[in-house]
Amino acid sequence: MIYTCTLNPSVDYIIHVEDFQVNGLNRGTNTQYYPGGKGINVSRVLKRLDVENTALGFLGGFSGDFIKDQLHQAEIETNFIEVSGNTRINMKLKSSGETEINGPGPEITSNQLQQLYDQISSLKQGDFLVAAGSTPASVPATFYADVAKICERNGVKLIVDTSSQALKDVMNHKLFFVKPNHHELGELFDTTIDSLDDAIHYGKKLQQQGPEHVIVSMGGDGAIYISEQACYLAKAPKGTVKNTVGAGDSLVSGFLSAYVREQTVLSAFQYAVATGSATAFSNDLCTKEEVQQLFEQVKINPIE
Ligand SMILES: Nc1ncnc2c1ncn2[C@@H]1O[C@H](COP(=O)(O)OP(=O)(O)OP(=O)(O)O)[C@@H](O)[C@H]1O
Ligand SMILES: O=P(O)(O)OC[C@@]1(O)O[C@H](CO)[C@@H](O)[C@@H]1O
Repeated sequence: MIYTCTLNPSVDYIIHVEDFQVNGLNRGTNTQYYPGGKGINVSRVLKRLDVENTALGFLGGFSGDFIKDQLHQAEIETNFIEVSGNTRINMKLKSSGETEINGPGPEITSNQLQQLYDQISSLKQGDFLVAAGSTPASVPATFYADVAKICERNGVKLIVDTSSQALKDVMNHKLFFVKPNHHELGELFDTTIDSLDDAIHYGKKLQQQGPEHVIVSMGGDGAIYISEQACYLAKAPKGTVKNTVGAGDSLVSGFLSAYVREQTVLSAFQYAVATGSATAFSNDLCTKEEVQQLFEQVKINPIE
């Protein structure tokens, strides 16, 4: 079974504003609301790719109810722990560029956190857990590293998509798959990634720390795949970018869905990049048909 875990889900409120002015009154032309948070996005895309999964994490208040309803309408299994505050609303402002304002999220008590650890401890050998997103202030920064210890003990394959110190701390543990974007990769090594060569160099260094599969995503420039055996570069297909929010989560879902189906890394990587780009080219997260239309356009080349 595949599980996703989102500590700090969000309602993603997308608002389109022509010619946005700071310090002025701006009027939106259209708006959308989506259930969000990185693990929840992974759950939604996996389901659209016909992969059953269960979404875990914390939800609360009217915004939490919205997310639960939306996931149930999409027939995604959930087992969220209820918290007393409102799940955050993250604003994604689309004007000439994309500006994001992510809220802090509600407080998680130590009791609620323990319930989540108990759920994760009940996962079994062969299960996959995708733990993704930022850790709210009330959750210890060691959360991902603690989860990694539990997963290692129980034979659960762990995928982590987070950033900053939480990503640094988890890298000392056994991971099945990790997907930093090039900024997050730079942060890990206290540097900036300014070229493809930098991304390959530091991506390889990251893989040597132990994760079985590493994908460094680079937005419109595609992605690099690195394992002990192989290193590949995928160019992203060309298209009209509508929304890059969730493109990285979609890449994770695409890789995992193809990997559990076929267990071949090359086509899983190709499918991953097609899934990320399919989301970048659509308003919401991508559909399976959109991924299939792009799949053949993703060209993969080995890297020495
Ligand atoms: N402008 C783009 N054109 C084509 N494909 C894109 C574009 N932006 C993103 N993608 C696709 O999505 C994948 C992931 O994108 P990116 O590196 O931006 O992830 P991310 O920073 O983790 O995103 P997020 O945190 O918003 O989910 C890329 O590898 C690529 O396949
Ligand atoms: O604040 P975090 O947890 O780092 O990121 C949250 C978020 O920006 O990530 C998703 C896209 O990847 C969005 O659905 C959501 O709003």
